[in-house]
Amino acid sequence: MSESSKMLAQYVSLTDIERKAIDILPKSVRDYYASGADEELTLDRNTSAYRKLLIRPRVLHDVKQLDNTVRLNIPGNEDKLFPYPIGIAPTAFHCMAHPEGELATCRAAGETNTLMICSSLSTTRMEDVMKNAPSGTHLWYQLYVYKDKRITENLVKRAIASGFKAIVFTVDAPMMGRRRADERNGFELPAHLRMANFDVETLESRTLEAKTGVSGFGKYSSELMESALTWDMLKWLIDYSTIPVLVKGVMRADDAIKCLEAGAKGIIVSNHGGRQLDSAPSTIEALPEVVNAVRGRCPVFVDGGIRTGTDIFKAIALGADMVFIGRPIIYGLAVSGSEGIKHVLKLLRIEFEYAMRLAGVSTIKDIRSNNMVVHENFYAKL
Ligand SMILES: Cc1cc2nc3c(=O)[nH]c(=O)nc-3n(C[C@H](O)[C@H](O)[C@H](O)COP(=O)(O)O)c2cc1C
Ligand SMILES: CCCCCCC(=O)C(=O)O
Repeated sequence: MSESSKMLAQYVSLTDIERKAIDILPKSVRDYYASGADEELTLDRNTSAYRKLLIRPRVLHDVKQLDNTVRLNIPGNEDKLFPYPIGIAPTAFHCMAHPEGELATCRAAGETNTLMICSSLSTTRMEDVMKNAPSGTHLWYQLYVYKDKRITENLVKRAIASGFKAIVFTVDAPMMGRRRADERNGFELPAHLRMANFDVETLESRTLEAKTGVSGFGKYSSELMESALTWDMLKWLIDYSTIPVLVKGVMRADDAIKCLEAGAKGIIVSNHGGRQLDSAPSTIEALPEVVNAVRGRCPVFVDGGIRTGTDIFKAIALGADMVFIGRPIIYGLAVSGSEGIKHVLKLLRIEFEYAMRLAGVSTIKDIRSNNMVVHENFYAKL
């Protein structure tokens, strides 16, 4: 057993890893990663809503052999089989958590055959992420739209040329939500880091000047990023991109239908980890209405507040094709680079298998088709 495996073995849950990461990261960095918007009502709800859902176990089913695999069918891509319905959500600035940053994350993704979405705001150039990813790593590129259309077009062109398999258009951020800790801390990127998808000398490559009460990143987003995100823009992107476009940040049935009508090839139910509109519902509450509206016409994914294998089980039971994990990946990275992320994924996979066996299901299809998950009110007796 390597030293790093021995060290990681002491962390038996994602909470353990989070505690350790919070312990070792500088304050303004951990606050940036951990915060939600405003009063953090949605941030809290993303996790607390899972606690109100109960799994109804079945008995006397053979669960010796499990099939946790999921086959993603995104028109425009070849079908792709993943060993678990667990992917890595796009998050900014991985080099703040660990010197190897996104290179470590894509290595962990490739070595575990996990789908990874790379953020526009990565601290490693997208071409380098792609070049260094183990062969066969399945990567999607997350897009933020800039006021200067040439910048956006350039990002899309480079993502396609680099070999990303899809563009994920984030639509829940016409402006950055207010994260109070970032304002108090005057958050900005540490001096040695850059938003590496932009040339060093450009304004886009650095957060703007911060001070107590003003987040340099808040300033960056309001000055440089597009706030007029529209359905026409989605249609433009779908037309412009030669690879499939998915939409991230959908929380309502009517919006999901419009995404389909515009030609989106997948929908990610997300409230940005509670970092945008505070008082938005949790994503697991929003998931069923989106799934019902989509009716299997494209894959539906969900992220936000997923911290255990039973959370994953619940999301799958309520219709998600796959879940994405945000903060816990960054915490694994902070604790032990690529190995730390693999440990996070391993814990989730083990817990998911426990949930399946103990609930009496052996396939993903079984999770979906047996009324396995109910709200706790199901058991409320007057
Ligand atoms: C530190 C941090 C940075 C993020 N950066 C991005 C980003 O660059 N693009 C994006 O679409 N979403 C971003 N997100 C949102 C995540 O993709 C995802 O929706 C969210 O983290 C899921 O919630 P979870 O952290 O509870 O798993 C970010 C989230 C966090 C916590
Ligand atoms: C206009 C939105 C900017 C947010 C960028 C990074 C991010 O997604 C996050 O911090 O959350």
